[in-house]
Amino acid sequence: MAILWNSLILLFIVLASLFLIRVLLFKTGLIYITNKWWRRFEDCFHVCQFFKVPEFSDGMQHNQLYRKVSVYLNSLASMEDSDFTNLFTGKKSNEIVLGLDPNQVIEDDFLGAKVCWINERKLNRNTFVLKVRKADKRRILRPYLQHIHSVSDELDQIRKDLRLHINVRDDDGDGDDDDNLRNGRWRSVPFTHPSTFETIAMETDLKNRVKSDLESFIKAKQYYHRLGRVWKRSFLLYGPSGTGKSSFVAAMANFLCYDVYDVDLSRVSSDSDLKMLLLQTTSKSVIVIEDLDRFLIGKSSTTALSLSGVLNFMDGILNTCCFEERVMVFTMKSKDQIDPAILRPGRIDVHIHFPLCDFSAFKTLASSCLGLKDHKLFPQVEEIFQNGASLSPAEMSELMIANRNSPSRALKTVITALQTDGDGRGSAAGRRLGDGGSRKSTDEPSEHSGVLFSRDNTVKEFRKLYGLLRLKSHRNSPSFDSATTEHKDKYPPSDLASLQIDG
Ligand SMILES: Nc1ncnc2c1ncn2[C@@H]1O[C@H](COP(=O)(O)OP(=O)(O)OP(=O)(O)O)[C@@H](O)[C@H]1O
Ligand SMILES: [Mg+2]
Repeated sequence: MAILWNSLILLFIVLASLFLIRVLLFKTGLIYITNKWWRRFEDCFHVCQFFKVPEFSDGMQHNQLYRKVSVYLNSLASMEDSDFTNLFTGKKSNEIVLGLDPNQVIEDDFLGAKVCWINERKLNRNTFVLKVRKADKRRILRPYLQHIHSVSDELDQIRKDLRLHINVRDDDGDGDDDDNLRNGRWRSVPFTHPSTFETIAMETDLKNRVKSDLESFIKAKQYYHRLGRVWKRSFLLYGPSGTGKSSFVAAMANFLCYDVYDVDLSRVSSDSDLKMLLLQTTSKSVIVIEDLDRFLIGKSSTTALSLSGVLNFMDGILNTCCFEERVMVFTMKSKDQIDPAILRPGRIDVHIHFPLCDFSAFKTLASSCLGLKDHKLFPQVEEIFQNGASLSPAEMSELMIANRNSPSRALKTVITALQTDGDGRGSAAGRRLGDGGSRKSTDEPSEHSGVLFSRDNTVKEFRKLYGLLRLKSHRNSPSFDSATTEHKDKYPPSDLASLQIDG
């Protein structure tokens, strides 16, 4: 009995001691020193091999691999765990990046093998030295270097400043010879559109499907290659004005960290001109043609650009660098009058409908614009929606933003607008095709949500951009009410999630 008792006490003492050692090691950080010593001890039994990555070649040219290794190492979690690390501000003012100190050593794990990097600095020359165990070298060296390549490329892509490229006419000589801004027929400006998938009122499931579609597309290089297909994905965004199509394009570009090439067909003189524009786009870009229906339906004498020129462009077959990914996006008010051949799978892979607001979109906007999750007026709004009234998200969000200091007033304004302007709006959307005469002349001052806009061009552009012209004009437009039922049947609010992925 005494022996059993003594053994139990001994076991308890051993367990308590182990527990205390563990607490001591982790709480004081001694675990790191222990690991370091253990690793040195292990290294005594291994032959290691060293690979140098110098910053400059013998001809004093920059070694690209050095930069990639630097980007890769600075992103490692073990950088944060190292004894000391340099901190720098990044490109953005609130960004802080980590940087290795001279002669600092950093560890990394790859495929179960441990490797070390030493940031060697001798005679003012920087070199990264990779230390790999000989036993692991054959197995991991090549895949590890490839891994560094792809991770640093990804990081570069994420961190790069996006640009918006706009095509100009051949004869648009603006005397601007800055190569950063000019690329053949394209001119570019920084792309800083704040829209993201999170800021767009749309069914969450639909957003997630688009996101995963884009994600699987950008990872599918080998797949497209094997199929002998151009590595591109084409989206058609269609729906009435002010429903978020352009914002969605910006959200896609921000999500992918891709530049945007906005093709203005009215500035394209011929098929070969369009061909040239496509050839001058870079990989990892979103190529957009807005209001394609306007071109296809109204195509006449204004340009020598032919339908087959546009179809070839959509097919991307003219693209010499077709193994580089491109996302193409076309927007339309409606695809009713469009030849199905233009929309066939392969030419357009994903169709996304952008409807007018339904109650669910209203609630998303109320939450983002007014911070309202629920309100006593919500049932009333819901009832109005059930009676078929609707407004575009642009109109709805503008009313909310203008009254954001008083959520109740904002909701009352929305209710009034729905009752007076939104009756049957869901069905009337088709009338806006081609932006016919329903808009009020912009030569008079227009009032919207209590805000008085002046006449100058900047404001006109702003209002055009934000779809603000319609609210007032529809109030005054008798022609707007006609031919409504047909469209209502075609685009019921529940059609929000009509994502169709072909091919
Ligand atoms: N679904 C939405 N969610 C959040 N905001 C939206 C939505 N739709 C439109 N908006 C807001 O309305 C404004 C106009 O949207 P946008 O320009 O994207 O519409 P559009 O469909 O491209 O219109 P148009 O066909 O006239 O070009 C933007 O400020 C945008 O933020
Ligand atoms: Mg638009």
